[in-house]
Amino acid sequence: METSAARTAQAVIVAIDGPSGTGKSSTSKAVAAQLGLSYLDTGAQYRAITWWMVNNGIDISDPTAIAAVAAKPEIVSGTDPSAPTITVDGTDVSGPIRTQEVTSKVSAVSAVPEVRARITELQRSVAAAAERGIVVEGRDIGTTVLPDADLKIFLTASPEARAARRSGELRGADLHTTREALLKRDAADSSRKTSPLAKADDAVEVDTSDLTLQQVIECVVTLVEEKRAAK
Ligand SMILES: Nc1ncnc2c1ncn2[C@@H]1O[C@H](COP(=O)(O)OP(=O)(O)O)[C@@H](O)[C@H]1O
Ligand SMILES: Nc1ccn([C@@H]2O[C@H](COP(=O)(O)OP(=O)(O)O)[C@@H](O)[C@H]2O)c(=O)n1
Repeated sequence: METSAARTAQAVIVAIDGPSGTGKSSTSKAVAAQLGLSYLDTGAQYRAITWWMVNNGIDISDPTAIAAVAAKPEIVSGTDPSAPTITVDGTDVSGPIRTQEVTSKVSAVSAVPEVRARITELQRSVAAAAERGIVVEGRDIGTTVLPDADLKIFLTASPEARAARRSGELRGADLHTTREALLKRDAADSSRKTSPLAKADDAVEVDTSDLTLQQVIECVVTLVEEKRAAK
């Protein structure tokens, strides 16, 4: 991928992928803040386009209908790790994109190739504009969006650990139901034809099941610093 002329020599591109609840967002934000990098939550972008589809009455079960309007919403992500933002056509959607309805529909929308092409282009332009470098988190960053990233991390954790973390966030939502919903979304995201959730061959895999968030952050910060030093 081309490097932006605006980027400094020390700029570093970090791709963090993995399934839901492995700690991608918390880790990426903290690492970016600690190292003075930008931050991009690509899941929020897929959630935002899904929110727009739902809001505009698009039939989510019809990939052709989704593809036909995929270019319509204007999605803008703010990349400050201490205050990330996301808007659709100028409206702040950071709250509405986290509803159960959006969560249950996002895998169907994100599987449509026209949606992925559009959002991938957006992600690459955000990464290219990040002068000091960026931490980009998602499902296909290391494999498809930024295959030349300086560092690729693939976070994993047991379904039990992930469900416990998520149900904690949802104020004690039933553990079994949360676990089943997580596994269903993982299966959909991993089995789609276009850029499925997958570990890049050159990604470092970190199992976070028995690590604290602080330990995961320290591990990734060390790996980024090693890459920077070797540049
Ligand atoms: N290593 C960890 N140990 C315990 N809780 C964690 C850990 N990593 C993340 N969490 C918590 O789990 C929840 C999901 O983390 P998040 O970063 O949103 O995961 P993801 O972005 O992969 O879905 C958050 O409440 C977060 O604070
Ligand atoms: N790079 C990405 C990021 C997310 N997604 C899709 O967006 C959904 C929501 O991602 P997310 O990161 O917000 O999900 P959580 O792990 O935070 O629950 C995923 O389940 C995928 O369907 C994707 O297809 N590709």
